[in-house]
Amino acid sequence: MLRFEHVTKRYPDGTVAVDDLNLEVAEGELVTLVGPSGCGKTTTMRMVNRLEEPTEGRVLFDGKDVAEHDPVQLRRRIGYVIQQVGLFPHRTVLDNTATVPHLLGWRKAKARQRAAELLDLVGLDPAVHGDRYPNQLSGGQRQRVGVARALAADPPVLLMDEPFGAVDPVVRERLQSEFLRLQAEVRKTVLFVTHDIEEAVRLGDRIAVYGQGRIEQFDSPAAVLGAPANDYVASFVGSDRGLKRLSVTPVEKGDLEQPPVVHLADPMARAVARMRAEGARWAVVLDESDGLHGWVPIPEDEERGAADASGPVAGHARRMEAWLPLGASLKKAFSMMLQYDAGWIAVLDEEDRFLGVLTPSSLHEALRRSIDADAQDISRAEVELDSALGAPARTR
Ligand SMILES: Nc1ncnc2c1ncn2[C@@H]1O[C@H](COP(=O)(O)OP(=O)(O)OP(=O)(O)O)[C@@H](O)[C@H]1O
Repeated sequence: MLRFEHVTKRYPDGTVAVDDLNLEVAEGELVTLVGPSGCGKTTTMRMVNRLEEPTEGRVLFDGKDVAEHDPVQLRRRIGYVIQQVGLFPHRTVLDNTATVPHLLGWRKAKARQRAAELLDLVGLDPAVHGDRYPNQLSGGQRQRVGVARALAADPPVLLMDEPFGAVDPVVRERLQSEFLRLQAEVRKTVLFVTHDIEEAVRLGDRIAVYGQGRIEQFDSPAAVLGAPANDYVASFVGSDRGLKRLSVTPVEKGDLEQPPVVHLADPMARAVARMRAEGARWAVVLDESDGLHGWVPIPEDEERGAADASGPVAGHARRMEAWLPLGASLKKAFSMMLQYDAGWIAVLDEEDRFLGVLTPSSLHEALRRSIDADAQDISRAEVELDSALGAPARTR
């Protein structure tokens, strides 16, 4: 969808902001450009919508050189979100959002309806916020309007330049999650600039790590964290990249442990016998529709024969409300364990059925699994390269 071919940008004062850049963004892909200040990220992005022109090379949009597109037409097909948002202060939120549809000559009612739908999509109630002015919104709300406005004419491509840079970390994380949800729905081709590696890793399908005007590594978040291409990338992603990796590794079925499972209505004595038989000190408790209720321990004095194991499990069970959907990140699992001071977290499928539990040791194994899988990918790539070059394939 977007393709940079040997693109160089030299500003009139001689600064080489982008140096022989090659980069391709597939349709529906979200690529993050990450790197230190001044490394050429913004310049890269501005060459897509022709706010800058390359000195050498070309940028293709849908197979055609952007230089051959009329800039105004081009910008209507490319949504642009920037940190300063740039909302018109004297126009309402609804009118701001409808800017591009207005420019495109849509009927007023249709443009406003579209704007209202988009505000809704980015989590703002048009009935509450639509008639407000930008200065009556919080920073996070303004950023949401910026995103809604960029999406208003349904452009296939979105350019986002540090769109969540100006808000505090908590709001920022919320905006990122909302944006991921939105992107799953609208599947735009997105080029997203950030200087924050955490943000790049969290949002990107692929990450381009910039050095000075050049890409040092272009790969999946897991590969950038697991196998940095060189010392520069390794130091940029940081020595805590093992920790960052937690945020890009999903919980899979094979990671889960299977404690005994009992139901609220089961007799407690039978539940205790089950736990004993399985050598467990506690069991997961499900309700009548197999939803998670909580857990039940072996009664404390049971081993001495004095404890009460009468009646149904319901009379002994404790609530456990922390759970995760399958596919959530290991980071989320870890932070939930800390938040609830829990030794395990239940994992549920899309229909909220109990699948198993994640414990600190299964979490550790899951992390190892992902690192090993990458190591194998890398050696496989080496083997393929060797055979392509005619060298005998390595045996391991
Ligand atoms: N109009 C210009 N004239 C001359 N030099 C420029 C111009 N715009 C940018 N530069 C320089 O080009 C280099 C790349 O700038 P660019 O804004 O693309 O970097 P960036 O990675 O987006 O940085 P930041 O994260 O700080 O926004 C910098 O050295 C900058 O000073």
